[in-house]
Amino acid sequence: MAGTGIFTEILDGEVYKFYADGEWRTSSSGKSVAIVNPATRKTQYKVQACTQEEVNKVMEMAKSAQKSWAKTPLWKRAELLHKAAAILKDNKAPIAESLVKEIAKPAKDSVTEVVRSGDLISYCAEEGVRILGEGKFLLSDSFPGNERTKYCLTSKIPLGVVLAIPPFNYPVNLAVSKIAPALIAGNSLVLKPPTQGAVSCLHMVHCFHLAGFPKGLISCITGKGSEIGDFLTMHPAVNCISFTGGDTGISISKKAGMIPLQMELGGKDACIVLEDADLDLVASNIIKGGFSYSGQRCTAVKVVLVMESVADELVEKVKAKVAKLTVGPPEENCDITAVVSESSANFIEGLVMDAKEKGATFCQEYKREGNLIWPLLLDNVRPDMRIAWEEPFGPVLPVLRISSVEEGINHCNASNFGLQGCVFTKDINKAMLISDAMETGTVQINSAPARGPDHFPFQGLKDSGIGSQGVTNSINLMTKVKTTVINLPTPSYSMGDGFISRL
Ligand SMILES: NC(=O)C1=CN([C@@H]2O[C@H](COP(=O)(O)OP(=O)(O)OC[C@H]3O[C@@H](n4cnc5c(N)ncnc54)[C@H](OP(=O)(O)O)[C@@H]3O)[C@@H](O)[C@H]2O)C=CC1
Ligand SMILES: O=C(O)[C@H](O)COP(=O)(O)O
Repeated sequence: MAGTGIFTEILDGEVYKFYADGEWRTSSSGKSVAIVNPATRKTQYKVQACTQEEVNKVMEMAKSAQKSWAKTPLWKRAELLHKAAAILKDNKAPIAESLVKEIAKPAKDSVTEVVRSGDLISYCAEEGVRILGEGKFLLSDSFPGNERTKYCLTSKIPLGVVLAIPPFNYPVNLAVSKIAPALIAGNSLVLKPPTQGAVSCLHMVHCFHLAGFPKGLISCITGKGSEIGDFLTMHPAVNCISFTGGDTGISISKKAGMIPLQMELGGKDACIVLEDADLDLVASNIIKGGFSYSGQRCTAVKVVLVMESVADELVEKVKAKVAKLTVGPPEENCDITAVVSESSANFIEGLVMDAKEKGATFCQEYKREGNLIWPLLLDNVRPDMRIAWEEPFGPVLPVLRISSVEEGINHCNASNFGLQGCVFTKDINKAMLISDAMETGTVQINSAPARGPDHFPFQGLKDSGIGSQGVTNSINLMTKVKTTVINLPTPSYSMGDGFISRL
């Protein structure tokens, strides 16, 4: 159970502690932040509301711990990460339980998130050992006008303190996707977990604590992003911000100083369906892509752009599958569970009502109880409806009928987002041309968008983000290049003659 067994020390009465200097602590603010269970709408957990002074102390410790961590052998950093991964996987049950309670993720998917996170940490340790153990050696005479008198040695060095801010929908996985690359690359790490998802993150951080990482290297500051977010992101000690979330990321990028930023923001992933597509395959992918975790994935299919000639048949197939989705508590592994908050449910409802007023076809009756919204397919959506452009982050999927592939590509490219997209066709040549034409970070051919597997590059264009994720890209982003140039008095050629005469 969450907060028991090896996790007892992270709890102080009914409030979870924050993590600083290798210890679990109670904030001097004396205040806590409530985490509301999305399904019951009752307070499930409480976390510390950390103060600015506590942030300052954590940053100081992070700066100093990083200096010795950078000198810790790479293999040893990897060994500790493997240990943390094993502890995390051994303790998947209580962590998954808190995911179920604070973000209403179905129980089975919650376990999958924890296991996937352990695998990500281990992969990152292995990849780090490989890519950080290598540097480059350049010779000057490859550039015009130079003789071979300069030997250039490059290696990747840490940035310093990395600030990690994940979102509610994958609090554990999107936290470790920032923590593991930062640590293997020799950085220290300050985590600000999402409020919904903070308790799962605190359990995950305890696994790193138990693995034996040095004091101060990892910290976890809890509190509302709206209250301590700016103080954290504009803190002078921060050398890199890795953020996943919504529009907040755009304002952070405007306020942050001259430091590397990794921003993974929203998306409006389009699914373009051509006339020759396998419609059964498309229908299953629309269900998986549009409705898993109730559509609360940045990579969810958020708009279907289908050729008019196959639209009726596709809509019927998707409708039949929507009817089979189960709706209810996450504990019972229902396909559709409560969305994360009342404000999110209200926002989704606003998009649905706008579509209703403007004449969209409702394939199911709109139904909502509290934060639980029944899956809804909206057909005959037109570009003047908000749902054609905005991301509901909920179980509501619009279908726009198109009369040409160009119309589909134009709709996709007119979006301010550019995360992923997908195209269904049996013609690989056409698929490649469409992929090239779509202004998104990734295009999936004949499958729904997805971030995983976690070592694949993952990036958004336009308002969907900057920088690229995925294990290798994250490690690279969290390092900088250091160069040392050896200058020789005379040109030197290996195996060349004339050495003795030049001495
Ligand atoms: N591209 C991607 O990989 C992903 C994108 N998303 C996008 O994220 C959104 C939903 O996630 P959600 O968690 O609600 O996103 P938010 O942007 O609301 O929150 C993300 C994180 O930022 C924190 N935060 C809030 N305000 C500030 C601030 N001023 N400064 C610093 N941090 C702050 C939040 O903390 P707190 O919870 O305390 O407010 C949370 O930890 C959707 O738009 C979705 O598309 C989601 C997942 C993945
Ligand atoms: O936050 C998200 O929505 C994730 O990055 C999506 O991950 P997934 O495509 O692997 O579910």
